[in-house]
Amino acid sequence: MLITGESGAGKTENTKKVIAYLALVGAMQQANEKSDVPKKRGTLEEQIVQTNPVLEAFGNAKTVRNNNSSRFGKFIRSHFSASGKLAGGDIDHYLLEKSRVVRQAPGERCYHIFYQIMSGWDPKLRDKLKLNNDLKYYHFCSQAELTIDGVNDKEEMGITQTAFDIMGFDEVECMNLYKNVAGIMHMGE
Ligand SMILES: Nc1ncnc2c1ncn2[C@@H]1O[C@H](COP(=O)(O)OP(=O)(O)OP(=O)(O)O)[C@@H](O)[C@H]1O
Repeated sequence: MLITGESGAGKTENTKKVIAYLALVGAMQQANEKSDVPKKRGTLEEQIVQTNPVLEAFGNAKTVRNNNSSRFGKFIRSHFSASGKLAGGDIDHYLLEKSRVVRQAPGERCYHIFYQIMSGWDPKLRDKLKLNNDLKYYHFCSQAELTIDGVNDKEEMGITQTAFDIMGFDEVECMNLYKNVAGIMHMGE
């Protein structure tokens, strides 16, 4: 399936529906099979669906045209066995808008993850990353909008962290990613 269109057309939302559908259909083929998946980590279908919050946190941003605009392209492959059982998946990404990391136009934001980390969802996270509490202190992510109408960055951070958990990222792996984000914010100063 090729999902294409101008910004705001609905590519991201409808891609999510396609993936959720394929995961559901793939899961039906294995409903009676026993799962040996550890508790915190989700099933394969859950993991595939949960790639979205993570990709959106790191690759989507508010633009003047779309509050959740994907700033990269992706090629998603779902693998099925001969019996129709979902067997895996992979995602290629390309053309991430890197300039947004250091500069935002009026009415826009940097990538969601910066604001999620600063949201105070985990009260100790900012301390661990040596970040102060004031987003405005960090030039790289405070040149234009700081919030999005109708979006709670604290809640979104919870959704991102849950997605990492379901996909099987451990605490150290998550912290390493957050450290990279914080490192960029520190570099801007
Ligand atoms: N199927 C849908 N049902 C309801 N609302 C939708 C649907 N598709 C899109 N929208 C609305 O349109 C907005 C923009 O959609 P979406 O983010 O999917 O666009 P896009 O084509 O991926 O844009 P971009 O290229 O900027 O990433 C969504 O936030 C949502 O409000």
